[in-house]
Amino acid sequence: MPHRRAPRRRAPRQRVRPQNFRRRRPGGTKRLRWRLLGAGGLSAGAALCGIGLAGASAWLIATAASHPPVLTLQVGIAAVQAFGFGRAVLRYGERLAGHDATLRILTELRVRVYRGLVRRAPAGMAGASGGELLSGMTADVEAVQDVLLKTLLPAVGVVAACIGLLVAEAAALPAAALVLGTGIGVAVGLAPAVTRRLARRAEARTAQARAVMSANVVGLLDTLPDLVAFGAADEQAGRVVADDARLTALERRGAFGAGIVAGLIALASGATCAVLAGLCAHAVSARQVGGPVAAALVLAPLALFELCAPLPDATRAVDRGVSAWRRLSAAMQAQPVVAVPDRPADLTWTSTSVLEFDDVAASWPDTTRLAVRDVSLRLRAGEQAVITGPSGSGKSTTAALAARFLDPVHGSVRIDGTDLRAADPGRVREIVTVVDQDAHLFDATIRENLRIGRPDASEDDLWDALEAVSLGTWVRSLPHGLDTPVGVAGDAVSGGEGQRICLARGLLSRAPVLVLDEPTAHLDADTAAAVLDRLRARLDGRTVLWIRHDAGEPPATEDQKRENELVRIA
Ligand SMILES: Nc1ncnc2c1ncn2[C@@H]1O[C@H](COP(=O)(O)OP(=O)(O)OP(=O)(O)O)[C@@H](O)[C@H]1O
Repeated sequence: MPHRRAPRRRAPRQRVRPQNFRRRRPGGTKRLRWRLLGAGGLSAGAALCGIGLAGASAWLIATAASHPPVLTLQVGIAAVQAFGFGRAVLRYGERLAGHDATLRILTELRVRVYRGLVRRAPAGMAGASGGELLSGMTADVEAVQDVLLKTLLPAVGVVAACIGLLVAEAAALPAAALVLGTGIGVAVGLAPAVTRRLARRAEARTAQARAVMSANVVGLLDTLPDLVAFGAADEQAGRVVADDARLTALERRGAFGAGIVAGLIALASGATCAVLAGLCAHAVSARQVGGPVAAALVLAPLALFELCAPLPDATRAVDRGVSAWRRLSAAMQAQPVVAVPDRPADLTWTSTSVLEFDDVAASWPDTTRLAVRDVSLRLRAGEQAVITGPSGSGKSTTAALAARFLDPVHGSVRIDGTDLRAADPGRVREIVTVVDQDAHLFDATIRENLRIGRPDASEDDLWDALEAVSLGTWVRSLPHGLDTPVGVAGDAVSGGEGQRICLARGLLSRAPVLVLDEPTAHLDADTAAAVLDRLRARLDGRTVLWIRHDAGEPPATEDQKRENELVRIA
């Protein structure tokens, strides 16, 4: 039925902030920084104790060889005990504080990435499947965790140990500090640089191969029943085996490089200690240092080189972490599909309210093609209307516009004259609820799935909604009734049952405007007719936008019925 269009109003210009943005408490970041600094301090303390332990032990053994009075040895024994005990306690503290800080950081990171993804809903991340997103995100967060736990904190310890030992050696014998400095240069500077050079390209290719394999494994598991049905499972499994072989070859190449570098560090360690031994022997004979001190100067560096052993792996972890961080940042900074105005307009729905589409055209993010255009309709409170059109003409897009999952590129969607772009999307969705034709069932019970629509729904409310979609008898016949699990994505119920559970969930919602997108798409003709009959009775007097392929059957009582035929997209 034609209607007069209201004059188009421009949406007020406002500063916008991304959807779901919450200002973070400034204290949170500060506290995390202190926790991380504390863990770094403990790591440095533990490393210094390790060096002290090696030096004190060498001094003690060398001193004991000359059979001095026991009291002389007591100093060394006390030092060994103190360093040994200190290293154990500080290392434990570092693990505790480091994991605590890292896990808190990762929690924050996951929440931010999740918020970034939510901002894209329902358009999703361009081109990425759920499997790719899941495996990519999990691996990327783990890579960032490795940088913090396996690289940053141990690196702080290595730096502290290097400085501490260099100062001690310089104080006892400056030439020894020079030799040690050269050894450290090779182990801490050269070896990681060589690792990076050898592994950088391989690392990027390995990360890509790992992501492809994870996505293919998730895809294989997701689609296994279909693949088995079409006899294509072996071919797809063969693809995963090929991915695995490629990944193994790349990993082996990376491990080969890491092995060479580990050998380089062992060489630097041995050579440094050998040169130090010669230098110290000469210094002892020249009476520049005593024998026990010389022993400590030669043996303490061994503890330092031991700390350097994981450096090549740490360097690779940094490269992995940097590229993972770039991907996570892209997800966190994902542009919102719709923006929240800084001062959202006050939106209410009353018994005289009107939802209007005024010459609306819209396209989905990352596409230029108009998904829908020339849509105009008026839906008054208590009225019902039907939107019809062929597949792909933009019916579901129109539903997304009504709930502000998407904003128009032309025209406007308004409630009582207020452009929805000026309103908070969350508030719009409190007024307009969309029951999608392929709505998601969570891996939970029927009761839990229904209560998503109304968390405080009573037992009677749940049965009432189930009766309205002709599911009451079926649920009562189940051994566990409302507590029956529906399986992952509704695997344990039929498509039609799943769709009706989602429909019942929509009926439970307190939103005054209901958009029902193909509510009987998965039902046979008889069941569809029965469900529509009950729905019509149940929704009499409510504001409903019906979306149907065909406009054949009236959605409600005749006096409420109006039809808005969608213009076909060229
Ligand atoms: N999330 C999305 N991202 C990009 N394009 C989309 C998205 N959803 C829909 N489209 C595109 O928008 C156009 C309209 O799709 P829409 O789902 O609104 O049509 P429809 O009339 O509901 O179709 P059907 O009756 O088959 O459900 C189609 O060309 C579709 O490919």
